[in-house]
Amino acid sequence: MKRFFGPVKMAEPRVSDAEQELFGGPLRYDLGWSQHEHAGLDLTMMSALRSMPTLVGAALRLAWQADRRALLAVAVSEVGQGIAAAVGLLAINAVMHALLAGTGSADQRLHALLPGLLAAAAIAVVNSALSAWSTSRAGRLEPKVERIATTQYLAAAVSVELEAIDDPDFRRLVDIAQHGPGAARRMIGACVAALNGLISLITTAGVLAVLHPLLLPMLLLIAAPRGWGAMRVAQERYVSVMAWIEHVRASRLIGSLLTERSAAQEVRLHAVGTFLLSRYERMAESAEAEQERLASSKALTEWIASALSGLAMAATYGAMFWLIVAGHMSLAVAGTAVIAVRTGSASLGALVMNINQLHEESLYVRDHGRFLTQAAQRTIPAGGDPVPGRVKEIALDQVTYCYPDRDTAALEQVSLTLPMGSVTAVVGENGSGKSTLMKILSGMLLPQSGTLRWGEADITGLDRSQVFERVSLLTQDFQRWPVTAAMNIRIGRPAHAAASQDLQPSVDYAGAAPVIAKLPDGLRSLLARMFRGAIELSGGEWQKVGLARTHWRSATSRADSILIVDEPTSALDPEAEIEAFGRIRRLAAPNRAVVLVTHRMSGVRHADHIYVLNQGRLVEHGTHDDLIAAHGRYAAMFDAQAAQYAPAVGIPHPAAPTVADPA
Ligand SMILES: Nc1ncnc2c1ncn2[C@@H]1O[C@H](COP(=O)(O)OP(=O)(O)OP(=O)(O)O)[C@@H](O)[C@H]1O
Repeated sequence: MKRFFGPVKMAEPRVSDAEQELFGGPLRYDLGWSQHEHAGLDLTMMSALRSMPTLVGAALRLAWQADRRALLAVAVSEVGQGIAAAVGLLAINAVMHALLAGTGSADQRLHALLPGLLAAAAIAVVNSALSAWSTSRAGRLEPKVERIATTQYLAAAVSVELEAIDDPDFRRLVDIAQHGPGAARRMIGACVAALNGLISLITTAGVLAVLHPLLLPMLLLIAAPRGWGAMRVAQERYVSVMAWIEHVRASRLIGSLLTERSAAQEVRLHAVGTFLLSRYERMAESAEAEQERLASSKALTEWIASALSGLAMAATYGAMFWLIVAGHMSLAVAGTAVIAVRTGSASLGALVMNINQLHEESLYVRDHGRFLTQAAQRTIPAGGDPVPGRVKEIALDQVTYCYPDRDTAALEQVSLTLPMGSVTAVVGENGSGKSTLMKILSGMLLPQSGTLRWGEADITGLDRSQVFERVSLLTQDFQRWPVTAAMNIRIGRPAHAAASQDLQPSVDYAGAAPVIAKLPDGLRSLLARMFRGAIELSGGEWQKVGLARTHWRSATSRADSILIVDEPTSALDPEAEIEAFGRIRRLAAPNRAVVLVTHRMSGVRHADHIYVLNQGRLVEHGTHDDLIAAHGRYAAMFDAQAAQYAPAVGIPHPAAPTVADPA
């Protein structure tokens, strides 16, 4: 008994041996659904009812913003349907009276019930017209609500500081909130259905109370078990989804790895495919067993609910029988009451389910709202002082920066100066802070202490959108947009309209002309392998397109600016690399400071000034000759790379085999 009537418990599912083998235990995701664990377990009728006004209010505000006329139309038609249902019941009551309590011949009685029948038919027509009107207006409203919620979500996501995107807690919220717009859309449907259920319940209850006061509690008694059943099934499903989400995701992860392009070679060559497939099957089988358990439990719960409801129904009919026999109720009223009880119990059952669904969806809508609030607090501030058209230099003074989830600073007390017209190189080992320095220089991250100045102006007082206007960035993992080759270049400054011939100087500059010439439709070719007719470029070819994009961005601005290039040649062959470094150096102009980050020491030797980073601190700086003469870290790095090209003294012998020969 306790199994059915006690609280729904969350049972930790057994970890399959396949999960143990692959992931060392259950695969715990730090995202999404698990956030709702506690709210989900609090899915009781009372908590759902308590939170109802707030959550319905949020959904209605969105709907009001989306299309107030459609919203009003839905409300009017739903209220109209409720009134029509009540009037319909009264018409049926009149028919019953004429039939059962009327006097005269059968012919006369049939004539007497005609007006009631006609009225009931007319009301049914009005009711279905109102229902159709409501469906069409809700159909118009729902996509608009989803669009507005999606636009709010995307607009907030693109306008926050980069620091927020690097913050794991905020990233998690970004992931969770993406379910909000769909949930907001579904909430509108659930709201309409709940409103419909509520109005029809109120009107039916009103009619029943008029017919006989005892019928109202009877109606509640019939509907209560069904409401309990619906709530119980929903709770069990929710708790099961919570408990199993990690496992389902783990098997989905394996499924997607098996079909992903990036894994395709190892899947075949190392026979990873058959290995993972067998693990996938084992994990899927244990999830299927849970589905089966859930279905049996649902069937049993619903059966108990129907049985209890049936008992209540039998008690109601028994009471009505007694009322008729005792002369407290006429046969006609009893006939109407039977119909009203059936309609009312159906409405109440549906209402409980709709409230349940509203509650479930509202969890996601609430996350969406939480995301919008937090994003608003972390948005890049609009406005500020204009960036001076001419600045002699851009300078960092004692800048420190530490990532939100790190204990040690990625940059510490860094000071450097980038004069316009110069090429500055930054070198350092992996993790020394080069990319972080570039994010600070571009204005995407703000120094936590120290200053970044454009001429005399501190960046904190400047209009950030104007700062971004003045920065060109080319990184190793620059975005390969799934759009045409022309757009892939133009997107460097998308607001600037350009025809193909306008882009040609950028293509020529980057040495990308042979790449474009190979494309079936030249600059108009689509560069995205996943679409029909599209082309995939090699890593080196993409880097040339990236360089063309950077040139286009630089060429479309005359004000003083900074060009940041982070490992631009990693995928280029040696000849292309030498050419690319030459091109980057040529981009230094009187109105531009170029900053180059690379591990290729040959590329930095001609820079005007070189800075060496080590564990977030600047440890050396000077020209190539100065730094070689100093015999410090730079000289050691340079010598190590140069040694690779020195003639080989001898080829080392192969190491002893690590796996014993089974023979
Ligand atoms: N988004 C981030 N969140 C937290 N820590 C980060 C983040 N990005 C970098 N770090 C940490 O900051 C330090 C500096 O990283 P950074 O990427 O600036 O080094 P790098 O010199 O560019 O390295 P590489 O040469 O390997 O590209 C590293 O310890 C790194 O782990």
